[in-house]
Amino acid sequence: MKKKLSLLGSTGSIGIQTLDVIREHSERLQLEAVSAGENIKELRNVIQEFSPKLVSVKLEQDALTLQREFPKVDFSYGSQGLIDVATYSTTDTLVNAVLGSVGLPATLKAIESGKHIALANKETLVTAGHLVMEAAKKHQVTILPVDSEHSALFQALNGEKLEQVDRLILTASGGSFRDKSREDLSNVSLQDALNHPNWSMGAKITIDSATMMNKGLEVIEAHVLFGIPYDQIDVVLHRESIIHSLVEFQDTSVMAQLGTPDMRVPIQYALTYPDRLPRKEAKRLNLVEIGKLHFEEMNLERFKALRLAYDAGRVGGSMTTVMNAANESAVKLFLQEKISFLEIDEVIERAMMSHGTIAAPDLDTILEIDAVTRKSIENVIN
Ligand SMILES: NC(=O)C1=CN([C@@H]2O[C@H](COP(=O)(O)OP(=O)(O)OC[C@H]3O[C@@H](n4cnc5c(N)ncnc54)[C@H](OP(=O)(O)O)[C@@H]3O)[C@@H](O)[C@H]2O)C=CC1
Ligand SMILES: CC(=O)[C@@H](O)[C@H](O)COP(=O)(O)O
Ligand SMILES: [Mn+2]
Repeated sequence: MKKKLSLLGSTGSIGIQTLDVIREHSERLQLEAVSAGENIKELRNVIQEFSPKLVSVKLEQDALTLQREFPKVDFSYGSQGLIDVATYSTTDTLVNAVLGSVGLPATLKAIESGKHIALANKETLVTAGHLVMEAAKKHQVTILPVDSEHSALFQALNGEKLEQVDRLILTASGGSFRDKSREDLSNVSLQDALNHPNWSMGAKITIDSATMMNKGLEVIEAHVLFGIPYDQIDVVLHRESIIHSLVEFQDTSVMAQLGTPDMRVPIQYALTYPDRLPRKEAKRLNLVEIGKLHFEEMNLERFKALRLAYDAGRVGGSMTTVMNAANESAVKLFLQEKISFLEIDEVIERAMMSHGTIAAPDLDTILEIDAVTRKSIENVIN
């Protein structure tokens, strides 16, 4: 029987690669419901090729326009639209590839309606990891990581006992500015920041990678998913992005997952787990061709955003909500060329310093803190 899927963020980098996987394994996977933001041109192609029964967009006007073009499809919009897609009655799994904490309510509703989750949307786990994991436990659904490092950790932990883990080691490419000193960063351009050395990704995560906040989000994501304390989660700079992450056990054995940098591998694994299906035309890893792999210690003064994320994770509660919201706002302002690259860290640090942490915030509190944090940053800058 085919696995029936909902997909949030079908027009983005992960969304498009998820559609590649569905296309390649259409004997196993079927798309039932999809969402997009504002890229209606790309969405039209998705509707024509995959014939989803329900489609959601960000704006009501776009839903009305598309409804006229596709009268047999149901349309929805806005935040309720994301929930409608995530909880669509005939699906068993939600692929969450939307960008940012806007994906949180839909993830929680999907879990409450018994959907398994293939999760790329790491901001959801950073902003409210405790709510997502508690709900998943209560409703007995699995959260399968799509993020390449967490897919690697999940595979390295397969069949192992978590209490016998000594360390999780996340690898970081170093991003667009890995060979620059902090002083060199004062005048870098948006265009240079968007030039990732190894991965082709959406704009926001590419900037996160350059600031190293992406790895900070991933440290918190790893803590939430696997329950390993922050003192046992390390990051190592690995410029080739061939080793996607590693687990060191108490007997000193280290398990790693390797592969060419191609997100369709972890996406497919999350959608067909525990099977490993063949992939047509995929580039295989050739270690002889690569020759050497490099590893460097991570400098938390140079990559300040990573230190801020460890700080936020250790404080816990609503502090990670604030850090995530401040980062989303700061990156948005940098993408609009309203602040400089180094101001991204400053904005996040200021937001964290002025926040009084709430230990175990509920959903309404998280949504309010997220909104207030964004508003206070965007009001000051705009
Ligand atoms: N790209 C990658 O390789 C990786 C990404 N991730 C994570 O996956 C997630 C998606 O990243 P990526 O694919 O790069 O991002 P993109 O920016 O490429 O895509 C984001 C998607 O979300 C949609 N979207 C954005 N805002 C809204 C909104 N307010 N309402 C509804 N839809 C919205 C966009 O719609 P539209 O374009 O139509 O406006 C688009 O479909 C992020 O959490 C990222 O950290 C994790 C690992 C790797
Ligand atoms: C592909 C993926 O999972 C990204 O999150 C990737 O990790 C970004 O690369 P770096 O953050 O290591 O630069
Ligand atoms: Mn990653």
